[in-house]
Amino acid sequence: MIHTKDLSKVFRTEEVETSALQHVNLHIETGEFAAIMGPSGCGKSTLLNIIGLLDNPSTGSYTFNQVEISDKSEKQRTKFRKGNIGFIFQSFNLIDELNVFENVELPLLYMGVPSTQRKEKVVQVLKRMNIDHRAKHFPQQLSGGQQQRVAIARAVVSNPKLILADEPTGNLDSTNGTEVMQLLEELHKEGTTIVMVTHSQSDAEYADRVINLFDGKIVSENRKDPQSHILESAVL
Ligand SMILES: Nc1ncnc2c1ncn2[C@@H]1O[C@H](COP(=O)(O)OP(=O)(O)OP(=O)(O)O)[C@@H](O)[C@H]1O
Repeated sequence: MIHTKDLSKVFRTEEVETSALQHVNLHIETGEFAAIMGPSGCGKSTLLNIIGLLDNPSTGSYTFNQVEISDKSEKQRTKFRKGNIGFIFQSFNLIDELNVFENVELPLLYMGVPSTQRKEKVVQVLKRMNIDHRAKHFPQQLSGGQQQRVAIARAVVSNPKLILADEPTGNLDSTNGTEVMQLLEELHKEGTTIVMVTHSQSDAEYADRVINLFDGKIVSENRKDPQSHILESAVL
């Protein structure tokens, strides 16, 4: 599903040039659950943003389901994202002015789904995330755990093939964090591909693979043994 070749990203400001990613070769197959780990500033979010078509690489190639993305304009990337990719962020990123129902409905509105179908899908996904009793509430009236369940509902309402999660439990206590990870695990078992950035070792254990970044490069990888469910390491 995801293939990058020699992917690099340089951020340039007037005074400094930061090489955030250097020659990253990453392959993620459909249905995998991959975690990206590494110290602060090593390029995890930059990589996730490029995978999610929120940003372009400076050099190198990125193909998503065999389509070359690195040369696409912002408008083309936005179009490509719709229905293909759902995002979950540490800070939930819900729209404060919209209630729960409206927040979750938004991706379907962008996709031009008719109103009756929209309602059906939103009601269904809110039930699944166990937040349907708060459909008329606004984000500020919800707890952190509830807000993240709404954000997950918004990410999955259009049945995307890929879910990208940037530290999804970073702002949650352990009970709510575990609940969020169990929801991601369920989605993975149903066949959704998941790529998650995390600092948490226990969250990473939900993944089939842990990709370790350091200074913008993939330095090692751990894969879960399907029998023992223990992560085995491989230095690249
Ligand atoms: N828009 C930008 N402009 C300039 N430099 C940037 C920009 N975004 C990221 N960087 C730099 O690129 C490097 C990688 O940043 P990135 O946010 O990807 O790291 P990270 O591994 O996700 O860090 P953290 O774990 O702290 O979130 C950092 O040195 C950062 O300062």
